[in-house]
Amino acid sequence: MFETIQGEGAHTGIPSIFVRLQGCPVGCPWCDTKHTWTLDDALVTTAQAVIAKNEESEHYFDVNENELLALFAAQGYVAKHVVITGGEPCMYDLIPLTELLHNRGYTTQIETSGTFEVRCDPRTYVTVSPKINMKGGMEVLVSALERANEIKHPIAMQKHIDELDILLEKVSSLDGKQVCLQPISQQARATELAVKTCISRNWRLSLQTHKYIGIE
Ligand SMILES: C[S@@+](CC[C@H](N)C(=O)[O-])C[C@H]1O[C@@H](n2cnc3c(N)ncnc32)[C@H](O)[C@@H]1O
Ligand SMILES: Nc1nc2[nH]cc(C(=O)O)c2c(=O)[nH]1
Ligand code: SF4
Ligand SMILES: [Mg+2]
Repeated sequence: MFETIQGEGAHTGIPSIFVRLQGCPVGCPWCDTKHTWTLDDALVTTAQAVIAKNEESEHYFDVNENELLALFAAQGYVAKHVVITGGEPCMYDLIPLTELLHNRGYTTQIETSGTFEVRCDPRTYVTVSPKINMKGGMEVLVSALERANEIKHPIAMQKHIDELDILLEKVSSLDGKQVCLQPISQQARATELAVKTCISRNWRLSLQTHKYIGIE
């Protein structure tokens, strides 16, 4: 849990509270949050211990939605946008948390791979970053793509764009959905390909802006 600026997608620039949920079975080889993959009771610690740490760690804490809101207040967070990410947040039923946050005046966003059913408040902005043919053998669900407000695809080569094209054919309509390409790991060739393709398709470029300026 931390407060920073949303660095990716159409909401780039918005001050946000990030909640990073533990556990992910998808297995992207280039994942920049591998410390969130393992769910193991032996890794559970206190919220205070996790918040006090500055470096990435596999340790995590277990709280309910009311306790999480109390932690936001205790930390003195002022952002009113909450990004729920992971790990794979849609392994969990996010309806109670997103409903509570909206009822308390926050806006919410979920960052998901689309491999689990998206269970959240209808007001939540859902970013699906499809993961195709990854090691964990998970499939992207059409229901997740249908729910998406934004489809933000990580790419490094033309093959990844071709795979996205096949996936987008399964979506009933792209009206009102933002399609973004996000270069994997700031690679120069990936960025060049993303720029070229975004211009030719009228899609959005999503850079991981937080990495360029060295913030969380
Ligand atoms: C770490 S994931 C967590 C949420 C969810 N599991 C997912 O994949 O959407 C958050 C975002 O970071 C992106 N991402 C992860 N590693 C990346 C990398 N090396 N380069 C670019 N984007 C990356 C994912 O595609 C996703 O959009
Ligand atoms: N600043 C910042 N913006 C982000 N947008 C999505 C992120 C994620 O890891 O889900 C992320 C992140 O880790 N940091
Ligand atoms: S789905 Fe998301 S958290 Fe899971 S391995 Fe891929 S990028 Fe990482
Ligand atoms: Mg990140």
